[in-house]
Amino acid sequence: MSMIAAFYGGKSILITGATGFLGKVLMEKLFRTSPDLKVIYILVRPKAGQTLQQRVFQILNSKLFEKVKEVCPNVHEKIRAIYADLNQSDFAISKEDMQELLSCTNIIFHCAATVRFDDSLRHAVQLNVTATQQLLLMASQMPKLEAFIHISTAFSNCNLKHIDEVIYPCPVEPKKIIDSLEWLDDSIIDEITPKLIGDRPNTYTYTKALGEMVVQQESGNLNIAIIRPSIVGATWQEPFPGWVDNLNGPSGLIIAAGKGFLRSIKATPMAVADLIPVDTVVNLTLAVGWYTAVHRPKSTLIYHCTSGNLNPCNWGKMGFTILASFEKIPYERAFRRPNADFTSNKFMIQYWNAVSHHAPAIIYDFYLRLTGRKPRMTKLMNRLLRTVSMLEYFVNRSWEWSTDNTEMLMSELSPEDQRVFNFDVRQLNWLEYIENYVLGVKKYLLKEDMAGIPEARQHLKRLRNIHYLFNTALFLIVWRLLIARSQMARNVWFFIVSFCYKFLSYFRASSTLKA
Ligand SMILES: CCCCCCCCCCCCCCCCCCCCCCCCCCCCCC(=O)SCCNC(=O)CCNC(=O)[C@H](O)C(C)(C)COP(=O)(O)OP(=O)(O)OC[C@H]1O[C@@H](n2cnc3c(N)ncnc32)[C@H](O)[C@@H]1OP(=O)(O)O
Ligand SMILES: NC(=O)C1=CN([C@@H]2O[C@H](COP(=O)(O)OP(=O)(O)OC[C@H]3O[C@@H](n4cnc5c(N)ncnc54)[C@H](OP(=O)(O)O)[C@@H]3O)[C@@H](O)[C@H]2O)C=CC1
Repeated sequence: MSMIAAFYGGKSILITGATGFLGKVLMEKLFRTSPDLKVIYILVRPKAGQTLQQRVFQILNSKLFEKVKEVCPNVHEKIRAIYADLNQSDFAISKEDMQELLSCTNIIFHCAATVRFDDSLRHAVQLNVTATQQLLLMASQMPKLEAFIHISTAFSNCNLKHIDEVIYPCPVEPKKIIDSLEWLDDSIIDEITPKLIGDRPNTYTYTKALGEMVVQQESGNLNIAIIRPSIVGATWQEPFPGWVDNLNGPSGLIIAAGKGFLRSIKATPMAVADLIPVDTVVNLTLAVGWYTAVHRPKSTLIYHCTSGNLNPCNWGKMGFTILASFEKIPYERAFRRPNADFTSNKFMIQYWNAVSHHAPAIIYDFYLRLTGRKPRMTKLMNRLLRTVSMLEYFVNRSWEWSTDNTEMLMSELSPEDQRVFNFDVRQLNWLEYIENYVLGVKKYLLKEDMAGIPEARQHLKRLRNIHYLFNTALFLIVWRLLIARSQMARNVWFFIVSFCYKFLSYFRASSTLKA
């Protein structure tokens, strides 16, 4: 019997960010392994014209929750969606709901965050810092609370090369930032943002670091732990391999590469690609929840959920494997054949951007115009390149994260728990994982039918022929122009032609002699 699964039995669990990528997988695993849990409270806001109930209904009826329904048929009754907006004071939770949360909650998993790299400092602080502060205040009023698990990111200290499982202070106190954002004008905030974030690449990593400081400062008597995952990717094993439902991290770039839009990227092939499957993060999170509540460590423990030091894979290998997977699992209606270059040279990247991205987009838009349609490729390409430029920071550096606490926790688990809540990334086979990832992107993100694979392959063959034809035509045109204008080009051309002629004559003569 799994001790961790038994621990969550009968518990009332509060999850923020349950509608997000990580939150959904966390809920799924909780219901599947501890179907006798009492209730999961989720803080949800209406979104995209959907009510809370519609959002929950959609999640529970998705492919991800198919197995849950078998082991926990009354899952609908065990999930309690509470209207909440983490940007509002008291999260805009009604008095009755707040009362219920305060009196019943046993465990909190705080996953909600803005993960956008381009968010304004004001919004990122509001969600990643102030909301965390408010949630801690709520937690301090919960008499039955056993553990508060805060999800941060391994990149909260990406300004350092070696990162230990400790909280590093930021130069400006989070409270001072929160206070000053209240009265500062947006334009002034935009001006001071680069100075505040310093050598971090974006407001996301900076505000996640501030969030950790807030957790440390406001922990009081609470039992708290912080989990720092690196780049969270599709599921490795559970509930099935390759599940992914958003474009964050590599997923969007895998689509862009598979559809032939993205053909070069400024990346360092030898830099470590610290990807971590989402189910691994969830398993560690649940194990940490159990350990923090049962063993009550004296201080706030931080757990790095990374792959680099135990089972490293670099961007070169990852890119190469992704590319090889497209041979087996082609995506439908590709713009060009997937093929790409990793380069760390800034002149080469400019060249490849011009040749592989801008030129085909301009040519395609010209074709759309000619055929009376609205040009759109240049705009799309510019947006893609903007996205790529924001991710470049992370594919051109390597970090070392120590994982002592994570390894300590692994050794504390029973063999059964090590199996059911496996977070040992040493067992991960990258080739298999990446292939499943590429397949998962096709099935769950692009929602493409596997029956369309032969047609997708045919389409890629046609694109290859067009590519050869285009290149040959281009070569002949350039060469013709050169011959017309340059004596040297003409000389070279006559030399090549006479060489070929002699070569052929020699072979014809020798084969006649043999006969
Ligand atoms: C030895 C040598 C061997 C060489 C071998 C050569 C072979 C080479 C083969 C190469 C193949 C190429 C494979 C490519 C893949 C491999 C490389 C992968 C690199 C992955 C890098 C990931 C790094 C992530 C680092 C994360 C670190 C921190 C982790 C965290 O803690 S948080 C989670 C991460 N957060 C995010 O990822 C959020 C990022 N997104 C944003 O901030 C925003 O979305 C935005 C990018 C700023 C865009 O904002 P917009 O306002 O423009 O609008 P919107 O958000 O609505 O999106 C606009 C359109 O862009 C699409 N889109 C969104 N995100 C992505 C994405 N990640 N990738 C691609 N596209 C994305 C979105 O769908 C919109 O599209 P539209 O609707 O059509 O306009
Ligand atoms: N994805 C990754 O690569 C990594 C993620 N992390 C961390 O993991 C955690 C989860 O990330 P992930 O699941 O990927 O992110 P998602 O963007 O998928 O999910 C974010 C969640 O936060 C919720 N949320 C955002 N704003 C509000 C708001 N104002 N009120 C209520 N809820 C809100 C979202 O709700 P809604 O659906 O309504 O928008 C959603 O449920 C975050 O803390 C992130 O920093 C750490 C490392 C890597």
